[in-house]
Amino acid sequence: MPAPTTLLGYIDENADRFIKRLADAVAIPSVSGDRTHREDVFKMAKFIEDQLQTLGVQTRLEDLGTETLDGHEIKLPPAVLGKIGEDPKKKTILIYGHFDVQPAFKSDGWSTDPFTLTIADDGQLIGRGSSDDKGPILGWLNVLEAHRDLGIGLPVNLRFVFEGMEESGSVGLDEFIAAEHARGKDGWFHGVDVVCISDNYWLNTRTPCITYGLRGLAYMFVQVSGPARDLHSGVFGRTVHEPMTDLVTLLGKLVAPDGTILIPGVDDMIRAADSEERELYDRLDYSIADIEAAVGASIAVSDDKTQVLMGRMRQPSLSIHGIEGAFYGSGAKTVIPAKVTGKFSIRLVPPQTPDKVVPLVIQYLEAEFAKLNSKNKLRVYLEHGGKPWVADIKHWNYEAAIKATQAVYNKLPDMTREGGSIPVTLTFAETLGVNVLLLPMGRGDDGAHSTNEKLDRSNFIEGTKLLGTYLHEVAAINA
Ligand SMILES: NCC(=O)N[C@@H](Cc1c[nH]cn1)C(=O)O
Ligand SMILES: [Zn+2]
Ligand SMILES: [Zn+2]
Repeated sequence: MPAPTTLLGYIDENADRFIKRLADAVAIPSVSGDRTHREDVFKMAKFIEDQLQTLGVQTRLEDLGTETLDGHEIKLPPAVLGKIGEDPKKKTILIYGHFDVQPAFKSDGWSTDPFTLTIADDGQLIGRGSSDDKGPILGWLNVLEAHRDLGIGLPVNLRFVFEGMEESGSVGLDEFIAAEHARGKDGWFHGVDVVCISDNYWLNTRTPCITYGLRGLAYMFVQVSGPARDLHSGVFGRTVHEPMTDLVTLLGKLVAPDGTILIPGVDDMIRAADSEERELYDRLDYSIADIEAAVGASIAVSDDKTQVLMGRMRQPSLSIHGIEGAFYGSGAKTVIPAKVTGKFSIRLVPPQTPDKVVPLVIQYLEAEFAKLNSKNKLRVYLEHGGKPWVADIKHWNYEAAIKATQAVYNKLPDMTREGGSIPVTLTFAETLGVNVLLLPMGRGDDGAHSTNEKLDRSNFIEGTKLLGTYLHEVAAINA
């Protein structure tokens, strides 16, 4: 049963207002990884809760406790829970999204203020969180509003979990889900049939996709410390072991320029793809030109599209993100930093888990450090992690999403595994024991986590139709 045409018409007619609401959301700099923005993450939680209440959703702000960030104990942002519909004859869908965002500064290279939604002539809605993940969350609000204003009953019962710590390891959420689940029929998740998450992107700029896998993550810190304080390099250069020298040597041993992970045992955990599996990646609507357009340069590690896709979807990757404590400003400071922390992460695929991979990394870095004969101190540890997830696509949840995509975009979706990580996905699948799918709104070139993040107007509006249509397709399936 396709969504009522009035619903789709309403979404078109109210597009400008929906975009205004997105602008209001983007204006709240809810950066979870920055202590100075913690109040903004709370403000964003309240923004979402207020909107849900206006739309007739019963809500609850769930206190998730505290965390220690930069040596300070601070409150975690609450999870925003929502509930609408209790009809036992209808299916119940749990919707997940996150309202925190990655950091963004104009000085990173943004063309516009990251927290002012800028509407470009070509329809791009530019601003931090537009695509990841405020646009999709607001898509759900748009769907609720359209049903309410048109007097169309929701075809399913809905439960919402919107969190404010996804970009910083989802601290506190797994424990909350487990505790709620343990409360049985009194718990928030009682009766949930399936989960739908809209927090990823199409592979390209043309073909919608449905995602059935995510990579896991081991986000690691490698810290080298020596002198009691920063030193003058003219006075102490070549007289002491320098932490930065040790650290860059170690970082240089993690990954080869072609992406091969140099830590023994990590790449080897993954069996090679057979021809049948390669075929899955071969079939996807993707080309090297898509990567080049998305990254803005011709730097793909291979000319073979299938190999590049497998590198993103079914192989682990190791990326070096930065060095805390290093001199990075303008000018030429002749300092020997006293303590430096290298930050890198490994994206994991089945059968890898942080528990299996982290000991290999620690053992390797300690052995490599020993070879340096340095008198500095080394500390290697996991900052946060999450397991990979792959779902069964032979489920009515996927059937509904495929039908909805065909109805809205008149195209069969690409079935993808995503290179990114949303650790709570596996928690939902394992703890609640239900099918989970990812139904993305944005395009592959949205620049999530990057400068000039955007969501195309058409993706916001057609994406809203897709979410609404999906609910009706779920309801129509006899399962
Ligand atoms: N849209 C999902 C996403 O961007 N997830 C993050 C999760 C994360 C984990 N640690 C820091 N961020 C990702 O990087 O994949
Ligand atoms: Zn996200
Ligand atoms: Zn993200």
